[in-house]
Amino acid sequence: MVSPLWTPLHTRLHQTLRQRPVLPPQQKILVAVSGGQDSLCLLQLLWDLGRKWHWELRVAHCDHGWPEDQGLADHVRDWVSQYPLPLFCSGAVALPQTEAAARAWRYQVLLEIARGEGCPVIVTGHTQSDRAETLLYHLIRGTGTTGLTALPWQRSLSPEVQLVRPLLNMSRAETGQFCQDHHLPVWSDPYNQNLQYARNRLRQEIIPALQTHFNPQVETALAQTAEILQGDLDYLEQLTTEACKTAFDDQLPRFNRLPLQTLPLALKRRVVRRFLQQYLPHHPNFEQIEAVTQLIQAPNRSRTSTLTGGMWAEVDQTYVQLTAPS
Ligand SMILES: Nc1ncnc2c1ncn2[C@@H]1O[C@H](COP(=O)(O)OP(=O)(O)OP(=O)(O)O)[C@@H](O)[C@H]1O
Repeated sequence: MVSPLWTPLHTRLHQTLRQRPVLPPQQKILVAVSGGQDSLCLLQLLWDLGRKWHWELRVAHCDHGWPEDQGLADHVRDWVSQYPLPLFCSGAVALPQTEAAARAWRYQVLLEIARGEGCPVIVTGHTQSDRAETLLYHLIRGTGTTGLTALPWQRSLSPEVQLVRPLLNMSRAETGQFCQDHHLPVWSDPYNQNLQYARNRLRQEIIPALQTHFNPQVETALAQTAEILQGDLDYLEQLTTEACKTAFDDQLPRFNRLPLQTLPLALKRRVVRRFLQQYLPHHPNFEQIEAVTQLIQAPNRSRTSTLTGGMWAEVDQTYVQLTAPS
């Protein structure tokens, strides 16, 4: 199974992992393999690089049980059995009804396998192309900075398990070419052709149009934007955490507005968003955050209109407090 070819993608991944220590040597790693080109490429690259990094690899495949996936689990099992690696195949008991339900189930299953195997890391085959599409999708739908960061290299799935995406600086075209060159048996998913799904339309029509008419490197440009925004966001989140520590009250649904008054608007909004996230039953929207942010500088006794469930926010001297109907 050791690939006879050492390609530029091997070198790129090796260098990436030296710069970003997300997969240290000897690490136990659970590789999530869907059967598509990105995760087959990921598995082969990790297997080949494993000679240098000495990882302990395990493979997981989640079988949604959807009719259009018939034969996929066997296909993955046949292929992966050629690597001397443990493979875990999990089948859904109840068919997930939506993509979002399928994703939630998948991550739950992957997390359980990782915990059972003592793997602190799960890796997926998300690429630069996925990152570009996610950024564009969020931009079109409207989002704050958090939505624009789109698919970070690493995020926590639980306190003990990290999700790592090592292929974020490779395009789908590159993983496709790699699979061809290495004769990897890519499963072609009919779902990917269905233009009813916004994601597929972006991938099949919008990105190619942007490449043709605006920028042939649009995927790289968008993915780099996401990368820059991620750095900015990490910094803002750190400042927000510090501001929340000085302003929030441990006991009561209120915050001290005095230390916030001299902060830039971007931080005021973030502090207010975190505050409302603690107390509102759903994610606060733009208008709610703006209304409460204005109270930071407003005269005493100013108040918002009803935020949700009869709840409002009001200025009480140095505090902004949330009040619920009794
Ligand atoms: N059925 C599966 N079994 C195991 N891993 C999977 C499965 N489906 C997807 N993955 C993993 O997730 C990666 C991304 O797949 P895909 O783009 O189809 O999912 P997605 O739902 O868009 O992901 P996300 O919600 O995390 O952005 C794959 O490269 C693979 O590593």
